[in-house]
Amino acid sequence: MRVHINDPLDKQATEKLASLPNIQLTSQHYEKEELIKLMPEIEILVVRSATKVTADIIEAGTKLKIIGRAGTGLDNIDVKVAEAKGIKVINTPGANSISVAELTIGLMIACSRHIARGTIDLKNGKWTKKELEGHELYKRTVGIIGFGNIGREVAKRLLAFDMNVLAYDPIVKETDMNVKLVDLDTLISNSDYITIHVPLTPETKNLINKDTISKMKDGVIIINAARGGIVDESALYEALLSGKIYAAGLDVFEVEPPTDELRQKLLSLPNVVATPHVGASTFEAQERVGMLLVERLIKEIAG
Ligand SMILES: NC(=O)C1=CN([C@@H]2O[C@H](COP(=O)(O)OP(=O)(O)OC[C@H]3O[C@@H](n4cnc5c(N)ncnc54)[C@H](O)[C@@H]3O)[C@@H](O)[C@H]2O)C=CC1
Ligand SMILES: O=C(O)C(=O)COP(=O)(O)O
Repeated sequence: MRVHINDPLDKQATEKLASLPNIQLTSQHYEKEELIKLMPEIEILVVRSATKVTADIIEAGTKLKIIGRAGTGLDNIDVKVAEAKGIKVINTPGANSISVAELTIGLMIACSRHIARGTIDLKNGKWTKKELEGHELYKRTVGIIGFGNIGREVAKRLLAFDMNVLAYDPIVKETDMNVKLVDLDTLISNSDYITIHVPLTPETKNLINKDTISKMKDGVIIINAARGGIVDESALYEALLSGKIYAAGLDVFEVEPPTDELRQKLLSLPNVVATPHVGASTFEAQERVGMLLVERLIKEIAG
């Protein structure tokens, strides 16, 4: 069976996959045109978020049986086209939640306490202490949009900071945590911090836009470690510039890498703290994700 890994997969997981009987394994990143050429040979394709598994890539996979996503989000895979062709799509939800939750807390504190700007200023020989007064998280209100695996891990940690935690999720009707489940409007208008943990779908595209931002508290802090495209980054830029939004912590962008003009303008703002989609990039999460994916692939192969 021909297996191709197109994005970095944990070493131990790769070795386990390679050790299976009758597996011919390749591991290398190909850009779209090269990958399309290779697809007719591949039975199992393994990706993370960097490879966009579009309809034409799937169509080229005449022997393709399984697409393995070493991670959670499936927005980079045309799942409808795959399933219509009888190709299984397998992911590893939950296996990277703690890493994303921890990064989210990091971004919240970095935005509140100017950690990135302080670092840059010091490295440039500037002592900007007077400009860098920030905010406590203590007793302030955080709104979590999407109360699934990651949203709940975030809540658990923020409760330890004594924050008032609100959450909105259309499928969650009760919780045993000290979290108030509210509707989206209530969350938007009452939160000092808003953190997003929903998948990117047609329904969540531009969920945070000019209109929703106008209903937020002045000086709100926004964190997006879910997906670019859930926040309208043009509206976000304007609101960060005007001061309506105090700061934003971004791990994801509608365009990745964010090299286009809008993203570069956004990143140039002093009140933006950003990381290059590293929410799941810890040794622990990658090992968990990789091993879980391999376990699931083995089950599928065994039928
Ligand atoms: N930055 C990174 O590296 C990572 C980002 N992610 C992103 O985080 C997302 C969430 O991951 P999990 O918590 O594991 O998924 P999950 O499926 O456990 O939770 C997502 C929740 O969002 C809710 N939801 C869906 N539409 C909604 C809406 N319109 N409004 C409010 N809630 C809505 C769902 O009901 C569900 O409870 C992933 O889909 C992925 O895009 C996930 C892992 C790593
Ligand atoms: O699991 C997810 O949804 C992620 O966004 C992680 O992406 P990555 O596997 O690190 O490219």
